[in-house]
Amino acid sequence: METAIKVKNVTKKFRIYQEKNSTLKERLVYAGRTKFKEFFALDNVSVDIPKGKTVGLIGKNGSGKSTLLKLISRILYPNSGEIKVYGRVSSLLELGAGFHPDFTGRENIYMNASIMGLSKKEIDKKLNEIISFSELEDFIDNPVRSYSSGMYTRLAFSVAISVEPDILLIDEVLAVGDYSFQIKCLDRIKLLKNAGVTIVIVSHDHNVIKELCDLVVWLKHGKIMNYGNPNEVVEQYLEDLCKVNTSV
Ligand SMILES: Nc1ncnc2c1ncn2[C@@H]1O[C@H](COP(=O)(O)OP(=O)(O)OP(=O)(O)O)[C@@H](O)[C@H]1O
Repeated sequence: METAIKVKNVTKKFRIYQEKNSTLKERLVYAGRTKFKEFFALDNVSVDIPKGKTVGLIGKNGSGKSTLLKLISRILYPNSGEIKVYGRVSSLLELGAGFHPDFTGRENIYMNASIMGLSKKEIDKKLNEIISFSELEDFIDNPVRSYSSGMYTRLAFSVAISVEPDILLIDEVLAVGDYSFQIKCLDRIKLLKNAGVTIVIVSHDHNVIKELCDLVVWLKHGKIMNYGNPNEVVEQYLEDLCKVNTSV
């Protein structure tokens, strides 16, 4: 099977800064330097995402799901390891990332879609469709800083799907929109899936994961615990959660 995304032995560390040096000795030893600890958000992770499949990422808060998506979309770079991506990527990651707050919705559509590789002409052609999907006709010429989080998401989702990506990365954004928009987004995601787009989605909604995904990756403390059949992997993850909760 053809691969859309290949993640090989990827490690991502962050620094956790600790209290300022307080004693005289510490101040002399660490003169001018702040103490920090290194923390593994992803620890030697390898995973192949097959072309045309929808893959869910599950795991507790802080397990490394968003970090993995950010590495795939090259917002972050790994400390070691390698990530290969085959095709045009469109990502819906942090809410409103890529939007400029002082620009209007319309201006942000142009800015965002051109960053994702569309020409001005292509965006002109798609503009009405993008605005209409977002249902923000009445607000499209207002600066996006006046938008609610749901309105941000609507616009971001509409732009992300309009660029006809080969690969779509979605991080938990569905939870932000209202119910009717969530359904509309899910329907659109299913259409893209059926059209052969490779999708990687982070969600804490296991019903969405089971309904949508062909495969699921379970991350725990930055390591892959399992990767495979959605029902099995979700069950295993839930069992592990129960074990941890009852042992406390
Ligand atoms: N820029 C950063 N600087 C320092 N630590 C970070 C940074 N980004 C993420 N982390 C840490 O890395 C770990 C993994 O974070 P990540 O956002 O990938 O988790 P997640 O599984 O997506 O969690 P959630 O379900 O809460 O969204 C967390 O402990 C987080 O605090």
